[in-house]
Amino acid sequence: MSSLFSQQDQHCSFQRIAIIGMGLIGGSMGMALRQGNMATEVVGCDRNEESLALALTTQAAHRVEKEIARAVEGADLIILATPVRTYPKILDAMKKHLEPGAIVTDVGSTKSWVVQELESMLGEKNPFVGGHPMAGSEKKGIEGADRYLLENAVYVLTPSERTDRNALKKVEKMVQSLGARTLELSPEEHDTMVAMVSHLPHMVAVALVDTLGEVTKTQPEVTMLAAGGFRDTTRIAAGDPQMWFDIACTNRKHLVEKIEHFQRLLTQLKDEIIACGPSSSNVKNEGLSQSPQEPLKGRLHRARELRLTIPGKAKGLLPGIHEVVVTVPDRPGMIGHIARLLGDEEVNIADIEILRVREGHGGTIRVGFYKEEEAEKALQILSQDGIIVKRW
Ligand SMILES: NC(=O)c1ccc[n+]([C@@H]2O[C@H](COP(=O)([O-])OP(=O)(O)OC[C@H]3O[C@@H](n4cnc5c(N)ncnc54)[C@H](O)[C@@H]3O)[C@@H](O)[C@H]2O)c1
Ligand SMILES: O=C(O)C(=O)C[C@]1(C(=O)O)C=C[C@@H](O)C=C1
Repeated sequence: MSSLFSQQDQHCSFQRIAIIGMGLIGGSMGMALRQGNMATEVVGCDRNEESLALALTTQAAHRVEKEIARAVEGADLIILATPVRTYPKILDAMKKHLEPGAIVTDVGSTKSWVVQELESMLGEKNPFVGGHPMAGSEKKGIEGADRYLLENAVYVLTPSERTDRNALKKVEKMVQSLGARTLELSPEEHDTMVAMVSHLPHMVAVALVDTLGEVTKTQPEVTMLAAGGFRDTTRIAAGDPQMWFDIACTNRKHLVEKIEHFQRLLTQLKDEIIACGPSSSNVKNEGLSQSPQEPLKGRLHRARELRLTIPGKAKGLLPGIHEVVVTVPDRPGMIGHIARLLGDEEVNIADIEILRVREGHGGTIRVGFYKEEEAEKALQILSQDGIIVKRW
């Protein structure tokens, strides 16, 4: 595994990039590629006509086509951005119409099956480079697309032994033009890692929601009590069922392994909870080296410590973003004001996010910087302007 995140390089362009699937990811990439001048022409293709119309109005493509064959004509880069199990059919429809040497890449959430299928379908005439942006949302369709969705995100590329190195370089440059950071992993490494950090969490969220569904049959009011905890842990369960079905089917082995691992931990956790029963706080440590509460306490402490080391709201596995949190009054132009103060002093904002909005009272904004010195300088500049700001 290469753990080096590559630097951004804008000096690459394609003649024509065709994106198949103008949804959340395809639409977001189209916007960034078109507006970032990565290609002379970006062609959007989707089976859904409303998505195609939106692709034009949101400038996610210069031109749109419903027919796959027409979309890929003359393209030197084709990006597949549909649910992964649709790829073989799409490839069938485009294969005869691909320019020799045109590069095919994808954004699918699983890689071993995809790389194997696509490489064998494409043969020698067209290189394939597997890819997966580690950013997204539970929203579906181009309605949820965002030109900056992949900015600062980790974007995994999964070359195999057959991958053409030139094609890999070109795709890498295209990805970096989105503001994303490339990370090379083998398809297998990718699949086992994302099973842990993306696919297992999704299935756990689904199980939580499903459990709620069963409980509400006898206690319908329980949903009213769902506050941040339930909402935070289950947001992703609202994701597209087709996409997640395809992910589960094509990363079955690793996902099942991670579910089994999780089941073992959940059983241990259950046993620890049973052991610390209501009377245990009064139980003396009679000859026991460890009180019955210790394993549970230890686990809660370990989890808290580990969770706190995961970079705040960074997309994917960013190598450290240095952050400040700003509390601002509810006044128009506050974000612009903050950005201007920092810009005037040449402090570059790497990431910005509204954490909370309190109607009529203002809100809390997280601002991220690449360097520790920049975060410290921002703290100074903003506090000198009377803004409430602290390191996070
Ligand atoms: N949603 C995420 O968070 C996320 C993140 C990273 C990668 N991905 C991957 O990106 C891919 C797309 O996901 P998305 O979230 O953008 O989905 P989406 O549902 O928002 O978009 C998919 C688009 O593909 C179109 N489409 C589906 N089948 C088609 C076909 N046969 N021909 C033409 N168009 C077709 C749909 O009409 C839709 O517009 C998936 O492979 C997914 O695994 C998703
Ligand atoms: O919903 C989000 O915030 C996501 O980033 C979605 C998410 C993830 O699990 O992290 C989901 C699937 C993709 O393949 C990549 C990203």
